[in-house]
Amino acid sequence: MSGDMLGWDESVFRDETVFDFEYVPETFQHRGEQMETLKYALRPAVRGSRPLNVLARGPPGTGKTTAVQKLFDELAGVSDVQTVRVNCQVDATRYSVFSRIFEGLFDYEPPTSGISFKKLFGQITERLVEDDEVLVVALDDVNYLFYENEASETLYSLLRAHEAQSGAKIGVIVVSSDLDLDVIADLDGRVQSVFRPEEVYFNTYGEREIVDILRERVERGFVEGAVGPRILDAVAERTADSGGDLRVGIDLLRRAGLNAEMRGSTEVSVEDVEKAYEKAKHVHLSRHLRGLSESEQAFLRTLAEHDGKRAGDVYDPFHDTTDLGYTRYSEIINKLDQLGLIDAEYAEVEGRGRSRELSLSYDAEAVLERLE
Ligand SMILES: Nc1ncnc2c1ncn2[C@@H]1O[C@H](COP(=O)(O)OP(=O)(O)OP(=O)(O)O)[C@@H](O)[C@H]1O
Repeated sequence: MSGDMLGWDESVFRDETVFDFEYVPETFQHRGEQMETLKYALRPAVRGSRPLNVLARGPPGTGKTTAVQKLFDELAGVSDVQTVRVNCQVDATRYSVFSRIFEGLFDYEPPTSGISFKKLFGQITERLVEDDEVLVVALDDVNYLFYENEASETLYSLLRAHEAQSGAKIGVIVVSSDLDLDVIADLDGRVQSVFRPEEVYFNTYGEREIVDILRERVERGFVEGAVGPRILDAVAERTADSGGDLRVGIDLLRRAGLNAEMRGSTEVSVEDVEKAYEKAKHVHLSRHLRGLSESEQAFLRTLAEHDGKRAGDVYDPFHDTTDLGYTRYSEIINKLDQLGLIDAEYAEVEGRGRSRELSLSYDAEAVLERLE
């Protein structure tokens, strides 16, 4: 076998798992300030008091979830502090958020049938008081609670827990990646009056920062010599150009590595990166689609065939496949518009007033391919 060709039992990867999005990186560069503020807010919990609430905002892939994960890992060693991270893309109602909290505290799921919210809530707060524990809840991707109109109720219950059950100490970290959403302004007045969070902003990483961060993945993930500095720069440049979501860079590295292997080469080339970019640039799309319900997916499939048409005209084929009514249809449009998956622009229609024109924000083929 020649020097730069891979043998059957060889790989460019040393450890491919470092390219999983769930992988928690060993070091967390360029987030010192954000971590300081978060620690400051949570410090009271370590002393047995109610922590300060936090609102963490920033575009996708800027380390918000990782920051929470790192903090919670540190708090795991502290007695009498419980932490629960809720992914609101998956648990988008008050009831399911509290089910997840219940599961975090008791290590088993609450009974699925017949238990009222009040009871669920009562069991959680009683447990905290009995064991004299402080609870920190992170509502990750809280924007999904807003899309489902569940944000105010959920936060209200969490923030007023100490009134319902004296001695219950709960702090909340609210994480949003939807920059168009004004989290505080969009809450009910009664929630606003009790929610005065510390604010932390996660700015987009610049190209040099991306290089620093990805260098560690390259060192851990690839065998020596497989990815040189020129390749790392090319990956960082594309990541920055596509908006700075670090997931694009991580996915790009993994796919470029697979492309090199496909060629049987021991070294990743710029062409491997370019080819990989066609797929990696769609990580947002894949991530959003994964969290959608059947009917939301059905809507996207319908729209892919009727791109650019008016809401009234897309409704009929949508109704034919799903049997859903216009109210639900409008809700779906609003949510997908907020998620940035579609554009719903109001336009004047002669003789019919204003109507919304619907179009996909991504290439229809890329959407359909990922919905399969
Ligand atoms: N400073 C960093 N050092 C190392 N890895 C990082 C850093 N920031 C982010 N990452 C990695 O980038 C990926 C995305 O980060 P993370 O999930 O924390 O972003 P996020 O801001 O929560 O995104 P979203 O808002 O879309 O949920 C993860 O795989 C994470 O490990």
